[in-house]
Amino acid sequence: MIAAKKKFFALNDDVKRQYQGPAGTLLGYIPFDKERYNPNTYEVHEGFLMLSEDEDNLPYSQIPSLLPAAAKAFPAKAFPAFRDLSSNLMSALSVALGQGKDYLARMHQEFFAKKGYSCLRVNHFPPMEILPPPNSVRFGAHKDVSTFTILMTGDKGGLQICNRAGAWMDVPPNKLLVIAGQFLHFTSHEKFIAPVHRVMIPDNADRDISRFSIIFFICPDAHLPYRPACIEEPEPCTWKDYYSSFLSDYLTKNYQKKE
Ligand SMILES: O=C(O)CCC(=O)C(=O)O
Ligand SMILES: [Fe+2]
Repeated sequence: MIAAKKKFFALNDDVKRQYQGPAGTLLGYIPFDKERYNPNTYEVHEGFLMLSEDEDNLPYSQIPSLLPAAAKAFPAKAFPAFRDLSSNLMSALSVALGQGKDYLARMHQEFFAKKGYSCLRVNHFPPMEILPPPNSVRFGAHKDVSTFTILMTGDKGGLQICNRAGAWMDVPPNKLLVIAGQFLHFTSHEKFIAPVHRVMIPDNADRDISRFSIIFFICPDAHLPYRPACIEEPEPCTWKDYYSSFLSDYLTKNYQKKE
C-alpha cells in the first residue's frame, strides 16, 4: 500500500488535480492548497479521500490504471476491516454510555449500508526540501466532525493531541489510534471528548522524509441532530448541516473570500 500511495502522490500536480471530486467537497485528490485550519498558518499536506460508498467501485475511474494492483485492492480490503472494528467499538462505547449495545449502531445505519459521509482518507506530508515559511505545520489544529476516527499514524512522528490540561502530547509512530469526533463528544454529553489535534513539521531528520497516514472517519446518519436537543444551541442543525459549515470554514478558498 505504501508503494501505491507513493506512486500516486509522486504524479505531477496537474495530473493529480484531475482526480479532485466536485467543488466544495474534499472528495478525491486533496491538493496542497485546498484545506487550511488557521488563516495565519501554512499547511503542507495533500491527501486522497474516498467515501464508503466507493468501496466496491473506486471513483474517478482512471486512477486504478495509474496504480499497482495493491492500491486497487486496498479500499475493498480496508473498508470491511474498518467497518468490523467500528462495529465492535460502537457496541463497547454504547455500553460505556450505559445504553444498549446497538445504541450507536442505530445512529449509523447509512455507514453500515455503505452510504453517507463515512470515508477513508490517505494523507501525504512531503519532505521539506526547502525551509518552510515560519508558522508552517503539516496539518493545522482541528477537531474531527466524525463520531470517531480510526487513525493509522504510519512510521513517522509529528501527530500531536491536546490533552484536557491543554498540553500537546506527541503520538509515537506506528500506532493505531481511535479519536472521538464531535458527534460522539456531544452525544455522550462530553463523556468522550473530541480532542484538538495537529501534525507538526519534525525538527529532526524526519523532516526530509515523506510521512503517510491512513484515516477512517466514521460519521453518523446525516439527518441526525448534531447536538442533542438538551444542549443549548442557538440554531439547532443536522450533522450534515454542521459538516457543510465545517467545509465552508476550512476550505482555503473561503479564507481567501473572508480575508
Ligand atoms: O494525518 C494525520 O496524522 C492526522 C490528520 C487528521 O487529523 C485528519 O485528516 O483529520
Ligand atoms: Fe483530524
